[in-house]
This record gives sequence, structure tokens and C-alpha cells, in this order.
Amino acid sequence: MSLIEVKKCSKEYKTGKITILANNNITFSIEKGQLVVILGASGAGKSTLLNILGGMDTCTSGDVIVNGNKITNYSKNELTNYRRKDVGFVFQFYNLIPNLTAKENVELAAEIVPNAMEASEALEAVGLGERMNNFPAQLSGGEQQRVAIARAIAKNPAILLCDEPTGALDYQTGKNILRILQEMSTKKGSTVIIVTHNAAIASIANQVIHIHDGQVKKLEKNDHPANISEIEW
Ligand SMILES: Nc1ncnc2c1ncn2[C@@H]1O[C@H](COP(=O)(O)OP(=O)(O)OP(=O)(O)O)[C@@H](O)[C@H]1O
Repeated sequence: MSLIEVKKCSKEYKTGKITILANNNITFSIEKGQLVVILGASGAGKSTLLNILGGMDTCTSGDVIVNGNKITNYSKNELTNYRRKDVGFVFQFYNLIPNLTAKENVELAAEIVPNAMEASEALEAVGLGERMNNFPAQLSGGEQQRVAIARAIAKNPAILLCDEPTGALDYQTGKNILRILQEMSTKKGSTVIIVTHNAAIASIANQVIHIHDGQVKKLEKNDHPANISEIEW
């Protein structure tokens, strides 16, 4: 059984008389421990799909099954629990709380789940063991993104969802972030899903889901994902 199965999922947004079909009959599956890239141009429907996978939004029709559970049938409370326990989020602009230190930012997220990792352990895993008492403003963009990753992985989530995680970073720092995310999948067995419009990132994935106009244009499996040092953009 796949960890994630998306079956004929569609999402409509209605504003007044206009209906936008942001996701149109999307079907794919993701195995545990895979690194998956969802690739597409701006407006293709990637974030909508990621939000549905993360339980922040629901499909208008179709099913999403995670670990054998149909999350499309979940109540609000069940979805809250799912977001808390099963999913870690990494966003383009980090979303750290400015008046909390790196360690406190991670602790805050870890507090809402049982069996969370120690904040210091999560920060050490992303190479920030020495900086955990710094506030976000005292850290570079790449370091702040590493705090955001530590915050996400401290919950020991089954799925790590990353929306343009390198979008605000320079080339080398972006690569360092991708290296950490790839190692989460290859060394820790986490299932990592990265949304991006950057096609160069695709070769590091076990699977690439090409999204165009709300539809899956192509599903590409890759038995030999590239190492981060081999990719360029
Ligand atoms: N809450 C909403 N209400 C109405 N329309 C929406 C909403 N969210 C997204 N859309 C529309 O759905 C389509 C897909 O948007 P989505 O944000 O999923 O694309 P994307 O591929 O993530 O784009 P980007 O890379 O620019 O973030 C767009 O036409 C967008 O305007």
C-alpha cells in the first residue's frame, strides 16, 4: 500500500459567478520514504494540491488516502489532528515567530505533539546547534529556513510538505536546504514533497508530478535520483 494515494481529486474555487478549477481530476500515489517534486508553472495548481495533501484544504471531489485513512472523509477535528501529528510544513518565507529564539520556535511546534524530538536535536540535525539561542532576525535567510525545517521535523511527521522552500534563497543556500531535505528522505525515511516551479530540482526526486492547468501532465519515476551537487540552475 502506498503512503499517499490521490484519486481523481478536483478542487473548485467559486468567487461570485466565476468558478476556477484549480485541480482537475488528479491521480497519483507516493511511497513511504520517497522524495517527490510537484513541478509546474505559476497558477498550475501546485499549492492547492499541497494544501489538500496537508489537510489545510479539502477536495471538491475525489479521494485522498494517507496511510490507509481517507482524509477526505475527516471531520474538522480529525483534520486538525492530522495536521498536527502527521504533517510538517516548510514554506517559502519561513514563518518564524520573531520574538522567539530558534529553539523556542521549534519547541512551540514540538509541544503540540506527543513523542516529539528535542528542539536541540532537531536544530543540530540541520546544523544549527550553535545558533539555537539566536532570534530569527539574527539569522540569515538560509539559517531561518533551516530553523523552519527543524521546526517541521521535530514533530517526527510522516510527511514533510515544502512549498517553494528555496524560493527566497540564493543558489548555494538553496542547494544546502535541498540537501537537508533529500537526506531527510534517504537517511531518515521521511516522505518529502517539494512544490516548485524550478525544473532543475526535479532530478533529485524519486518521482516528479508535472502539473499543468490543474491537471497531471506527466508522472515521472526516477530510480536513480541525482545528488544535489550534480544539479545546477
Ligand atoms: N482560495 C482561492 N480562491 C480562489 N481561487 C484560488 C484560490 N486559491 C487558488 N486559486 C486559484 O487556483 C489556481 C491555482 O492556484 P495555486 O496557488 O494552486 O497555483 P500554484 O501552482 O501554486 O501557483 P504559484 O506557483 O504562483 O503559487 C489559480 O488560478 C489561483 O488563482
